[in-house]
Amino acid sequence: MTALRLGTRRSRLALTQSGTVADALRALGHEVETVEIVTEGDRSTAALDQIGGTGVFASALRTALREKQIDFAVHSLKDLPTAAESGLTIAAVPVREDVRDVLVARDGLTLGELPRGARVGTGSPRREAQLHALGLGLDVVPVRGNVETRLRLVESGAVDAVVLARAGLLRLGLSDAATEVLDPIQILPAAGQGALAVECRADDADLRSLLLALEDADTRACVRAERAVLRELEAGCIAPVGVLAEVVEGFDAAELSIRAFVGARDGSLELRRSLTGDLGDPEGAGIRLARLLIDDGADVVREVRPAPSHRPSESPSTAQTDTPETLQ
Ligand SMILES: NCc1[nH]cc(CCC(=O)O)c1CC(=O)O
Repeated sequence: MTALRLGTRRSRLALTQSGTVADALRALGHEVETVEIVTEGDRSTAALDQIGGTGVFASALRTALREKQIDFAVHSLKDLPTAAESGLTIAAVPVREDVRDVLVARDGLTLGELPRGARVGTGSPRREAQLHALGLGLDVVPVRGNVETRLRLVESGAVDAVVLARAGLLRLGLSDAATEVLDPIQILPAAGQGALAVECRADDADLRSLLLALEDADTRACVRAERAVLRELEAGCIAPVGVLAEVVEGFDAAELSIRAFVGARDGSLELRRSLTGDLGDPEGAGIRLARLLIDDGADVVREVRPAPSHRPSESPSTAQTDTPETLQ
């Protein structure tokens, strides 16, 4: 049997994540070979919104998939755009790692202990908006680079703190660097945070059924709901939107509980909504939540440029941005 070729970005986080997936497949008796692919998101130090925003990390892997240089790819789900990729499919969503953000601050400080005016580094509009919304008088400064680079900014004193995904730190064995785990009530994570997407060509039926062994149904339902919120808001994965879906026990069946935040980067807008929905219809629950937020004024986060003031479902001119999701 020829080895399955697994495409991965070459950052230490990406290599660790794809290594975990490769090991799980090997444990099932499959032969896996990893192929490193350089993406523009790795090459460039420009702010994410200047190098094409959504999807910069995924596009080189997807090209390699289409050109059959690799058989499947592992992505951080939160870095994947919500639009479907024709010819490709998310064959598996493995069980999710911790969804929360953490603070890594100098001198072991927590958010509440940082003085007003403390410099908190993040390149994420979602984190920036929610940090400002906390009303602690923090000075949010833009930073970029991989997890290790951002940790060094705290060590060197360039910033007082950074906010990172706990999942990334855990996967790198660096979770001790965190000085506080941020409760979702303070900072809601990005859609898909902590989850991986295992993607392959849609017509590769044998590989698809093999990869299904990695699937976690609850994680899939949660990320489907979270991404439906983003898609209905037309927000893109770098918008100031936090959203978290969780499977909870309802009266007679498990349900989806979803909470979302939509804000402005400077903290001048802060919208929050939550609801519970049917676990069997994650998109429906996500869309309902997004519509509540839109009624509250969340259309300010729309990514589409010629923005009419009504909803996409009523606007044929934006219909092409509404390609349905591959995550079903
Ligand atoms: N945006 C970059 C990115 N993509 C995935 C992770 C961490 C792992 C995850 O959230 O799944 C990170 C780093 C971070 O946000 O701190």
